[in-house]
Amino acid sequence: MSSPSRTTTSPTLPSGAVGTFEHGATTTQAIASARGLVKTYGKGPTAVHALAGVDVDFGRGRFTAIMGPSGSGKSTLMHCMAGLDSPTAGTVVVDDLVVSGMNQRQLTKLRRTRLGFVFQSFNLVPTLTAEENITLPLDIARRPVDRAYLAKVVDAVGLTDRLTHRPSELSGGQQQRVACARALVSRPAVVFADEPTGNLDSTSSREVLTFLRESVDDLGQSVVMVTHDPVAASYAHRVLFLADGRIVDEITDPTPDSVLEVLGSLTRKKAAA
Ligand SMILES: Nc1ncnc2c1ncn2[C@@H]1O[C@H](COP(=O)(O)OP(=O)(O)OP(=O)(O)O)[C@@H](O)[C@H]1O
Repeated sequence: MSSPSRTTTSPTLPSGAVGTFEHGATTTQAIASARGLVKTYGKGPTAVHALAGVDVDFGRGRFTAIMGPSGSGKSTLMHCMAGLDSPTAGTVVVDDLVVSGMNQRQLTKLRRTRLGFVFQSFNLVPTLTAEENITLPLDIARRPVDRAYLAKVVDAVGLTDRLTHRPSELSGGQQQRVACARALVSRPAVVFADEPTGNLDSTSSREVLTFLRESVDDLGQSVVMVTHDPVAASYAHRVLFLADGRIVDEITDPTPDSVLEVLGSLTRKKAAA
């Protein structure tokens, strides 16, 4: 087992700046950053501090996984980064745009034009074919389909001979690959994936994770993925660990064992607290 290599996020950048962080010998520009991110649900004694001051940079052209115990704030962090939820305090910058503070119309435009999403439930339209599902975001945004790029993405997800099938005629893994292709076909600045393999068997999970990793390595995509699964996290370049609404650790070039090691130490710390 290789020991995890650790890097440190840079919390000292001025609020609103897009950060850089060290990755091995190189410095990577961030595609998405947060500074002083706070999200509090409710008020007074029953308030829940889902994010308690997060400073983070997600690398451009990197695959980053977010892990942590249930309730540690993973989904809240992803939702605040992707403009699906508004932070109580702090700054979010995605693709050089300050997301925190955008109004609903601006957020909708941001999500449509710059972001891709993959969820645990595949969220395909049952009456549309695989190809129509894949091109739906472009059709809604009235943007032309780049047929050459569509063919490249469809080939990468291995769906070339399934394009005329409807979701009910596809396996769960194939449906999630359609969802991945749909997230990628508009060449978004970032793909946010929330438990993308949560409903899949191990073979289908492997296919989807391999594709997400290849989308980064071969197509230059940036991917941020929330997962509970150490094997899924090992497909990422970097894993961030959240506990009680804070980033408490991270590893680069993870293996399932190195991820489990950090998760185990977090659980032991929690039990001892
Ligand atoms: N809409 C909401 N209203 C009130 N509390 C919320 C809301 N959404 C999340 N929370 C609380 O915020 C905290 C963080 O939730 P979040 O869903 O981000 O955690 P998570 O790490 O993604 O959890 P899980 O792994 O179980 O999905 C939890 O204590 C949760 O109960």
